[in-house]
Amino acid sequence: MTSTTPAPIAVALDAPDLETAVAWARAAGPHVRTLKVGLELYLRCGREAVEAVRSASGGREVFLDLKLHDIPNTVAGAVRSVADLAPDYLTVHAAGGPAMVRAAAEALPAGRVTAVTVLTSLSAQDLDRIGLAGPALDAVRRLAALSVAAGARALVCSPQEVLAVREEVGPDIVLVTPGVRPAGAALGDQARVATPEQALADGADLLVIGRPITGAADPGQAAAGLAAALAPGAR
Ligand SMILES: O=C(O)c1cc(=O)[nH]c(=O)n1[C@@H]1O[C@H](COP(=O)(O)O)[C@@H](O)[C@H]1O
Repeated sequence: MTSTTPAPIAVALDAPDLETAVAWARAAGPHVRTLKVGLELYLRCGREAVEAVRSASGGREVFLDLKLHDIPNTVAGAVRSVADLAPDYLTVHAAGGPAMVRAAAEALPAGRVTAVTVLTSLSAQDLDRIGLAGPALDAVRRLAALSVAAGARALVCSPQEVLAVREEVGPDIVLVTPGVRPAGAALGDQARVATPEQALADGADLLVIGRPITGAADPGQAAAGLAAALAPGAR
């Protein structure tokens, strides 16, 4: 089954080796818009991973998820180090502050610096413990507004906050939601979650989905099934 229009899904290729990641990218590529290279793969395989995944997926968008978080000068240098890989998305932690987000955005004029607001693995209780008291939504909205003002062109938030973030930042910012689980799927370490259908209905532009696809016996079929369920006529 090949989807004609790729679904607004970024498959998280959290693989232990390049061979596995490339096999997942090849299988899922026809059905999804984006492939995500994260810390596990990048730290093991480096720049080669980006090129290999891009080519195995038939030239799909690449989301480089390095979640940079350091002083502005260091982050700017890190972004310059990967800018020639031309990632469509590159993540930084919004909590690094507006000057850091701005430094990243200036170093990647052609790509979307994507600010991660509050990790989807954090529950209200976790946030309380680390001193971010109050509902996650308050911190997410604040970090979203600051990041966009500093030049971020995309934001990561949980699907539970996407409606409010859209109200906060308007239609032009790409809203990316991990923490997406089909009904009945295992949550694993995710805390603030919703189904793919709900995330899209609430205004997400791109759903990050890893284990529900890559942990399936047939990742290509799992990606095709999710893409079919999200096709405009199916919802
Ligand atoms: O930036 C991200 O992509 C990200 C942010 C966040 O708050 N939560 C989150 O889960 N992610 C990433 O999204 C992916 C989720 O994978 P699964 O939980 O397997 O679907 C992982 O690669 C995470 O690194």
